Amino acid sequence: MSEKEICLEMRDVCKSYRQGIKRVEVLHEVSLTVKRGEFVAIMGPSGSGKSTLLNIAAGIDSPDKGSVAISGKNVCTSDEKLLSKIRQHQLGYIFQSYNLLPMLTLAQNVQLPLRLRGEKCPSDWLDSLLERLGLADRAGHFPDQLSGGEQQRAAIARALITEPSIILADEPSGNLDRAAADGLCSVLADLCASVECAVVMVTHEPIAASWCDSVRVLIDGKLNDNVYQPKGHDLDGLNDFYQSCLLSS
Ligand SMILES: Nc1ncnc2c1ncn2[C@@H]1O[C@H](COP(=O)(O)OP(=O)(O)OP(=O)(O)O)[C@@H](O)[C@H]1O
Repeated sequence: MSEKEICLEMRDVCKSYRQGIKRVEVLHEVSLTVKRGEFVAIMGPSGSGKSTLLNIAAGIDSPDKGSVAISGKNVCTSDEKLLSKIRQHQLGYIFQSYNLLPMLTLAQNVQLPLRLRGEKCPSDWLDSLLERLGLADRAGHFPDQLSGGEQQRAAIARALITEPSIILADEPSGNLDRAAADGLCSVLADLCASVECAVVMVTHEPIAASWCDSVRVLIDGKLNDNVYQPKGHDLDGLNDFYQSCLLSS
């Protein structure tokens, strides 16, 4: 079998922010490699740098040191034009707040990334995506007519419409109840397996992380070397792993 394509490669990424009179290091020599079709969870205490890691992976923020490549293209050294091409073609981003535009229908929101790059969305692709996400009968509804879970799945469809090689998701199940969070994670796991899209998901919730192929823990800006591979939503095993990472930091 051929070696899977590397979608995201972060090497020795450091990032600090000025906070008042001091500079605080938020990420310290973080290295992470994610291959096509992998579903990776990043857990960690509040303030440990998880969102910063995702923002740097997406090229929204830049590292002080180290490198970040999406599908082999270095996002740190790319000019704005290439960076926006990488974002539009290779990358999908799911925010905790769904960021759907209230004046557009679900279908119009989902198609927006293609429209913004001047392309029409093939209707069979839109239909199959909405069908796969259980949204086929909601296409003409506006965001305020949708449940939280439906809005979140619409945000996933919008991230997928461009067929990215990787999706970065920041606490995507944070506003959902247990059943909706399970539904969302099962959709992401299915996408990884069926279309070989990679997903990196930041989450506080063990139940969400238990859907992933592997779990990493970020503590005080350092990515723990240990990797946990959840089996059958074993929350006790996952909690033990998380606690042992905290203790060893
Ligand atoms: N633009 C910024 N300027 C200054 N400090 C920042 C900036 N962005 C993040 N920070 C600080 O960096 C640290 C890490 O923030 P980050 O949002 O990455 O953590 P997190 O692990 O995602 O937290 P949470 O789980 O609470 O969302 C925090 O102390 C935060 O205050």
